[in-house]
Formats: sequence, C-alpha cells, structure tokens
Amino acid sequence: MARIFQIEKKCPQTKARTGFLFTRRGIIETPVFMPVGTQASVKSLTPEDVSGLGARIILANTYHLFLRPGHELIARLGGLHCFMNWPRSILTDSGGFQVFSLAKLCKIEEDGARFQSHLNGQEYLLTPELSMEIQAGLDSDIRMVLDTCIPYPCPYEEAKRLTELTHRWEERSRLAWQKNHRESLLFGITQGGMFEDLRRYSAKVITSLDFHGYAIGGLSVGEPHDLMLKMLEASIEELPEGKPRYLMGVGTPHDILEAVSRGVDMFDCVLPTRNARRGTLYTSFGKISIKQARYKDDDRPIDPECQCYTCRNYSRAYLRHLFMAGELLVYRLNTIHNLHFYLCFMERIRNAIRKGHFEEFKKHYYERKEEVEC
Ligand SMILES: CNc1nc2cc3c(=O)[nH]c(N)nc3c(CCc3ccccc3)c2[nH]1
Ligand SMILES: [Zn+2]
Repeated sequence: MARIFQIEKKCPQTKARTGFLFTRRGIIETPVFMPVGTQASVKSLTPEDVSGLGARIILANTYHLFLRPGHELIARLGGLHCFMNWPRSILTDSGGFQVFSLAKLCKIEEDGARFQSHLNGQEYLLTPELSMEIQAGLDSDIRMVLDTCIPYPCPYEEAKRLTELTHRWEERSRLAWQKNHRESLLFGITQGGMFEDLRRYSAKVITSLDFHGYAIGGLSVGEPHDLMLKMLEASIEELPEGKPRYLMGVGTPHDILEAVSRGVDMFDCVLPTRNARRGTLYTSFGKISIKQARYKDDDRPIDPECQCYTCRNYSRAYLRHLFMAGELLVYRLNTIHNLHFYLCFMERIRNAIRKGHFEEFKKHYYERKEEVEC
C-alpha cells in the first residue's frame, strides 16, 4: 500500500523516531496522542477546544455509533466529520475490542462476533465486512480491521486459536476495504496474547497482508507493565520500520515514554479525559486530586508551569468548589488542562527526538519526583 508515513529523525540510542502521517484530512506529527471521542464527542469539549489544544486526530468508536445513532443515519447526514463538525482526521476502531469489553453475551464465531447490545439487548453479528461498512458510513480517515481482543490471562491454545481467527478476519477486512474504501487508510492489528512466539507469528502474518500502518493489539488489558513492554518488543521486531505503529489503549505518560523508545508512533487512552471528570489532574510534578480538602483555599493554578486556559484563569480552590458542587463547568476546565498536558508532553517528546536528546529527556522525566502531592 502507498506510503503515508515519513520519518523525519531517529534517536541514535533508542528506537524512538519522529515523523509525519498523511491522511486525506491533514498532516499528523508523530509520536502522537489521539484524544478519544467515543460517541462522536471528546467529552465536554467543542471541536474548537480540541483543535485549539493542538489535536489533529481524534478517535471514534464503531461499536457505539453503530448502536446509536446508527452509521446509516450519520452517512445520510454527510459522515462523521460533518455530523460532529470536526474537519480534521478521525480514526475509528473496528468494534472488536468494544464488543468484547462492553457487550453482553459476546460469542466469537468463525463468521464474526455475536453480541447483545448493552443498550437494549438486541442481538447482532459483527463481521469484518459489516465493520468496514460501518467505518465507510462514518467516512473515517484511518480504519481498523476487525480483530478479536484476546483476554488476559488466556491459555496458549486459546490465544493461538483467537490469533489465527483474527488473521482470517483481517484478510476479510482488507478485501472488503479494497472494494470501496480506497480513499481511507487501513491499519492491521497484531495479536498473540502474552506469548512471544505468537506475537512474532502474528506480526509476521499481519505484515504479509500489507497495510498502511500496524496496531499492536491485545495489550493494556490488565497485564503487568513489564509484560506489556516485552510483548510490544516482540511484536515491533517483526513489523516494517517505515510504517506507523499504533499501540492501542496506551497509556500513562510513563507507558508512552517507554513505548516511544521502543518505536511506537501513535497512542490513545481515556485516562486524561476520564481522570479529568473524576478530578484527577496531571501536573509536571505528578497527579493531584482536586477534591482533597487541602485545595479548599488554594489560590494557585493546578500547575504553575502550565499555560493552558484553565491554569491561566482559575485557581485550585475554584475548581475544587465546582467539583464539590457538581458544577458541569469543571468537566470542561479539567479536561482542557489534562488534554493540554498530554498533547504538550507529546510535543516535548517530538522536540527531544528532533534535537537528539530523547534519552536525557526520558531520564529527566524519571528523576523528577513522581506522584508527589503538592
Ligand atoms: C484500554 N486498553 C485497550 N487495549 C486495547 C486493545 C485493542 C485491540 O486489541 N483491538 C482493538 N480493535 N482495539 C483495542 C483497544 C481500543 C482502542 C480504541 C478505543 C477507542 C477508540 C478507538 C480505539 C484497546 N484499548
Ligand atoms: Zn493547565
């Protein structure tokens, strides 16, 4: 498939690299963090907020939008970009993971994933062909093949069976995409559970199917941090160097740093937005929980080093008041801050790679007191 990724600079000591990803709707600098907009909205933010924070690509969910309001309705209204007024890039997941983690009575069959909607119990069969049809209706710029997400833990034989089923689904996804979705990009997803040999095998098979980019799936599913990194390394070794790698569902700033140094280019995680709504805020010296009594009369911003709209205009005391009073404004103010933190963090990573001092940047990050309450 056509080259849609350009590496600008590689780090001499690690596998970190910075570059550009080209989609139909714009250029994306990598390594990139992609805010999650599951139901066609990055919760509590307008598209102007999201774009103003520097995001150039967001994620949406095939599973959720298929069930509500339906991909045909969105297609009739001009596709997801028009529907949600977001003119930049959108990546849609195929629904495999959400069916597995959200739906009731999910049954994995040869033809697809049979499940009952978590909304009204109605039964559906999500096949590779249907997943690609939904993503076409949404008109997303980067589409994911339908895969099975292997649970953790999972016995070797079952992991092998699900990995091979995933390979068959990905081949069918690619064929369906070839029929009428050529204006978008298609990413494959490697599986293999927590077994190094299956990880290498899956990465080799998915590479041979030839995609625009490759996601490493089946991680960030509750496994220990070092196991995630070991499976990541085994997968990446078998993936083509010149194509983008997307580590699905990762992660904390720490995880992102470790994954970037192993050659990952794309990340998604609900942490910054979900933690914002829970009052957990990221700062340059660790996380703080704004609902704690110690912030009751604290007139400092969340993070004195932060230049975001929230830190320039509001105190911790005010944000704590809003949170305790259940005022909805705190969702937007906290989310602006946390997304700004993540997107700035990625910009600092890209700059450090460009300037050739990514290793020092990583060391400095760990030396700084982590998780201190301030
Ligand atoms: C939190 N951890 C996490 N691990 C994942 C593994 C997989 C995986 O093996 N296969 C697929 N298809 N998706 C995964 C996802 C969902 C990522 C996502 C969410 C929202 C929108 C778009 C994309 C994962 N998320
Ligand atoms: Zn801030």
